[in-house]
This record gives sequence, C-alpha cells and structure tokens, in this order.
Amino acid sequence: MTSTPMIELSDVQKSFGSKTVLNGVDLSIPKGQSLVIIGGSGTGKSVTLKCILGLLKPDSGVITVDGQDATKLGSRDRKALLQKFGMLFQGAALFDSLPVWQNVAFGLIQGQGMNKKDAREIATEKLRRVGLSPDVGLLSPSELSGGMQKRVGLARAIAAEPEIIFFDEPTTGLDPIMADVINDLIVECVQDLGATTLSITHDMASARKIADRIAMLYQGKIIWEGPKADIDRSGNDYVTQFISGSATGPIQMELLKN
Ligand SMILES: Nc1ncnc2c1ncn2[C@@H]1O[C@H](COP(=O)(O)OP(=O)(O)OP(=O)(O)O)[C@@H](O)[C@H]1O
Repeated sequence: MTSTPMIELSDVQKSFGSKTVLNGVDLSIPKGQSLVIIGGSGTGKSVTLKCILGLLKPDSGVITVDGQDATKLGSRDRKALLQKFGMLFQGAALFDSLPVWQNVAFGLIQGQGMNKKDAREIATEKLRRVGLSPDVGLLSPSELSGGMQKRVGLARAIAAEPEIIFFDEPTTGLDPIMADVINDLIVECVQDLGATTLSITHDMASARKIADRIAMLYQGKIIWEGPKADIDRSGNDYVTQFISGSATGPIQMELLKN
C-alpha cells in the first residue's frame, strides 16, 4: 500500500451558528483506497463531503486533495480539482429533461468541452460497463427503475475516468438484492479505474462490501476507524450499537440527554 494520502482532513471544524457539526475531524485516505464513513442521521457526513468538494468552507483545519490545500483554491484551481472527482449522488440525481446518454455524457460535454459524438460513444461504453444496453441511452431517466437509475448514476460518475469518486448513500431506496448488485458494480468499476473513493452510508451491508476501511462519525469527531474486517471487534460501544442497529446503548443515552 502506498502511503501518499489522496485526501487528508486535519482537525476540520465546522459550525452553523451555535451548532457545532464537525469538531476536529481527522481522516486520511491513501491513493487507491476506499473509505466509508458511517454514522447516524445528522452527524455531519454530508457536511464533511461538502467541505472536501469546496461547497462549504470549514471554520478551521486543513483539507488536502492530491497534495493541494482544497480550502484555499481560487475558482480556476477549484474547477481543475473538481475534474478529478466523480460523484454518485443519493437518489442518482439525473436530469429528466435529458436522455440517459446525455446524463452520462454531461460532465464530458459541459465540463471538458468534448464534442457530442465522442461523448456519446464514451457514454454508451460506460452504460455497457454497468450492464445497460445502448437502447437505454435513448430513454428518459423517469422511464427507468430505481436500480437502473443507480446504474446510470454510476456510469455518469465513472464517465470521465476520475481519480476520486464520492458515493453518497449509493444504495438508498433499493431492495437488498439490487443494493448488492449495485455494490458489486461499484467495486468492479472502482477497481477498473484504480480510483480513490469516499462514501457515506447508513447501510452496513454496503459499507462492508465497498470499503477497505470504515470510519464512524459521531458528535463531530471520528470515534473509530479501521479495516472493515475489524468492525465487528472494534471494542467501541458506539460502533457496536450502530452496526447492530440496536435501540439501546450509548447512542440512545446521548439522544435522551438532548
Ligand atoms: N447549510 C447548513 N446550514 C445549517 N445547518 C446545516 C447546513 N448543512 C447541514 N446542517 C446541519 O448539520 C448537521 C449535519 O448534517 P449532515 O447533512 O451532514 O448530516 P448527515 O450525517 O449527512 O445526515 P443524513 O445521514 O441524515 O444525511 C445537521 O444538523 C444539519 O441540520
């Protein structure tokens, strides 16, 4: 394993008014590794992603992406940095006004200025990679099942062959079998590209499948991080409660205190 971190967060803090959401988050993802952040609703998983993407500015701390301080970039450098990212959004977030192939090709045409013919060829190839035939490229996203929409979202995320891919709740809304199919596809596509990935999810089956390492965010800090094989013997009562989905344990006690 290479020790060069592709993404590194050091003591990142972010508050909204009097509410502290991130209270000293430290994370390091080596190149080519997949980290999954787990944690309850409202614990700051999305805020962490948005800080890395530059959509939110942390109050303090350092975020480096491929060696660059991502919190101090001008708009041109930020655009260049964003070109390294692919993203699969929660709910796939496809444009219904565009046919499927144009959704997949969107970043190639709008972001890279690629001509439509070449972008369409790549979109068709990526659709095939995720198990969809070229005919599907002509449909509207609204004509597709949830599982097919996730496949299209994945094809879009990998279209530009990014070095880094973010997966935001990639299995939300899917039945467990379709979720497993999508998890397998994610693992295959990430391996094809050798990409570094950061995912956020509540779905432990997904985390166990797509992660190399898992980190748990709780009350604004990473309270446990380790290889996925160690999660069942973390020795951390919060992690144990979260992965067992139990209503009783320290997390419930904290909720009752508030
Ligand atoms: N722009 C904002 N302004 C004010 N508060 C915000 C903003 N964005 C997020 N928050 C608050 O920060 C907290 C963490 O939100 P975040 O969306 O990161 O949670 P999450 O862990 O991703 O939750 P979920 O799993 O439910 O998506 C929440 O209390 C939320 O209300």
